[in-house]
Amino acid sequence: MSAVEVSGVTKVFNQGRTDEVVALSDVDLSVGQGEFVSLIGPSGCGKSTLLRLIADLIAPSTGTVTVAGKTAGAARKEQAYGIAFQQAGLFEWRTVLKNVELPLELRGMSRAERKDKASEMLALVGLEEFAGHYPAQLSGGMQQRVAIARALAVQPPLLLMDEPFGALDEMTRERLQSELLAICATTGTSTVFVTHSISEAVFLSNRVVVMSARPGRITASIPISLESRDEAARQSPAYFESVTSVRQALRGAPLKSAS
Ligand SMILES: Nc1ncnc2c1ncn2[C@@H]1O[C@H](COP(=O)(O)OP(=O)(O)OP(=O)(O)O)[C@@H](O)[C@H]1O
Repeated sequence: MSAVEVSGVTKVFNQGRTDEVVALSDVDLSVGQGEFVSLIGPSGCGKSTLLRLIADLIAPSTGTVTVAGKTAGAARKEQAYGIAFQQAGLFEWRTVLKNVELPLELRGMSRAERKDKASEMLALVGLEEFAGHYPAQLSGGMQQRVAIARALAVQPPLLLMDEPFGALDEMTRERLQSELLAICATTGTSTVFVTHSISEAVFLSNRVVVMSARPGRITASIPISLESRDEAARQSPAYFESVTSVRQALRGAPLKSAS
């Protein structure tokens, strides 16, 4: 069963009004179990809209979305996915530990159990020493790691991420990319990841889905096969070939892999 199945989805905002926007048109997307898929495309092509549809934060105008075989709404109620956005979105008045505990609290988990689980998640992102700190005492990269720990706390089979590293410096970003891959490999989590960065998409993904603007459509789906996902991979010929393929697809050039 697919982790995510988007079929024939169209999303029209402000339908029938003068400011009507067709944000997505006839989108089909299937994400396999444990697969890491990045969405890339020009500003306004509907990447965030597609992610929000999968998360059931908005409803499609036509078409269907299922997450692990359930409707997107049922999946949201069961916390079948974790979400992380560009802004870490932490609660300033809660400690780091209490932030990570929040989704577990909402699940009704006992105090002791959720403390253990949240501590385990903080260890996974290398922040166990900062459990008692408040978000304002952490750097942007550390806050983003807390947000990832929180998204993973309920051990969702699916992670939805919208430019989670967009506001970070290059070095921090690369470190977090590696951490994220390690976490996904350990937990077997499937991921849908929105980014503007071709290199980030190629390094992280099993597949890069390229979208075009007005109306947002999927124009290419490029499988990425790197031998490893370590620092050496960023210098490998396969990596540079994939970067070129994605760049050409973004420019609308014919694709070798699509022929
Ligand atoms: N709530 C809304 N109401 C009206 N229009 C919207 C709404 N949300 C998004 N849109 C429009 O839908 C289109 C797609 O927006 P979306 O944010 O999904 O694009 P994006 O690819 O994520 O862009 P970016 O890369 O700039 O973040 C845009 O034209 C946007 O203005």
